[in-house]
Amino acid sequence: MSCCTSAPIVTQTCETLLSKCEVPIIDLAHMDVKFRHLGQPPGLRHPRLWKEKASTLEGIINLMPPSGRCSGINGPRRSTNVTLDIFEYSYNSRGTERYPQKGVVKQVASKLLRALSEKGLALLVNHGIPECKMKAAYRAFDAFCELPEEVRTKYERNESNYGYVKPGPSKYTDEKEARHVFNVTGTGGPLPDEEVPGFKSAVDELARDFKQLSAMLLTALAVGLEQSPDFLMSKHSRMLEPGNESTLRLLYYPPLGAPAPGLARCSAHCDYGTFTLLAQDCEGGLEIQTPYGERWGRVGHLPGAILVNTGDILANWTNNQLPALRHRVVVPEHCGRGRHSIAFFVHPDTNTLIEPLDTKIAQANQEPALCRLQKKKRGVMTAYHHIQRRFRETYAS
Ligand SMILES: O=C(O)CCC(=O)C(=O)O
Ligand SMILES: [Fe+2]
Repeated sequence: MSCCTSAPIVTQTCETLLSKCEVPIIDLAHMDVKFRHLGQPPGLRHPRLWKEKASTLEGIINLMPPSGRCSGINGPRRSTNVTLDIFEYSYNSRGTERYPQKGVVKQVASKLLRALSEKGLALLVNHGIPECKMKAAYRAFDAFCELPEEVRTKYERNESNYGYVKPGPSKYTDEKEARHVFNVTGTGGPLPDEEVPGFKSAVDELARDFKQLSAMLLTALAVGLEQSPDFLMSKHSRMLEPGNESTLRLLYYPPLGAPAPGLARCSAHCDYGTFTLLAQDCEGGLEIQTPYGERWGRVGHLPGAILVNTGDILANWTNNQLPALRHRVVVPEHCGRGRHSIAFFVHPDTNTLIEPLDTKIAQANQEPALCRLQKKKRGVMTAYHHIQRRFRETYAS
């Protein structure tokens, strides 16, 4: 039984999307009934009603920073014009189909491809993972971070990338990164369930849900890339099992006060895998560099939404037509609160060959350009070689 509603609230009163990056919003409501049965906000349960509500959000709308608990974090009150990209779905009158209709998958696929090729990211709503599961994991990790250092050290990150990393020097730059990290990988390892009761169940629940959501997105991506629907899933068959580097990461950034030189929350980088799913609380600070752009833009917080962003491997597969998204987390100017986030890094099985696909991806306002890629047999890497190279670059001291 679910402990709270699964769906994020996307209504006219949802005033917390503060994005200068114009992040596309992708609605997954019709993708999987297993998620939908967990419930949606009243009034959005019926697709026709949802469609009406959605239409009120289409086009340019005014978004105001929230006036409540998070207003101090998100800066002074001002309005921002943001173009929202809202999906429309064919209405299934019986509402009984167990699996999404082909047309729905195709629509999600094309929106996802467009979002990832143009922006490198999208916000997913109605994805089916209840917000209370995120909050349970945030609370469990808070409790872990409050344990004495000698206890936390017992769970330190091992050579398989599993475990706890305390705040310290950045892996990417000369900065000091003020964040606690707990990586859960397929090799398995200890979880602090004795010291923090409920830690394991919070992690297990999220691991299962993130895997399920990833499977749905991999199917949509494969369809968008004009491959068979199971093309990518067959290459990600062992997520969070041995033989696959996918990782569930809990993150806590303690309060810091004002920004200081040489101090970062998370330095600029691209993720290594296929894509990353990211849940975040309302503290803010996440910034992205739009593909081919120099400027850093702030990604706002849409309650309950999960962000998806491209990683290195998807960029390789698509010959950079879906470029890896550079991102960072900065210390917010106006707030000294802590930030919580949860990342699910989706990686292919380690024996997967990473070579460019023959694929065509439609760019905005352009006819789809056929991109026939030369497959270079020499120099083709497996996912295992790719991740090992990236770990060497990142952790070499
Ligand atoms: O905490 C965040 O929001 C981002 C974390 C991140 O980008 C990472 O760990 O790779
Ligand atoms: Fe990242």
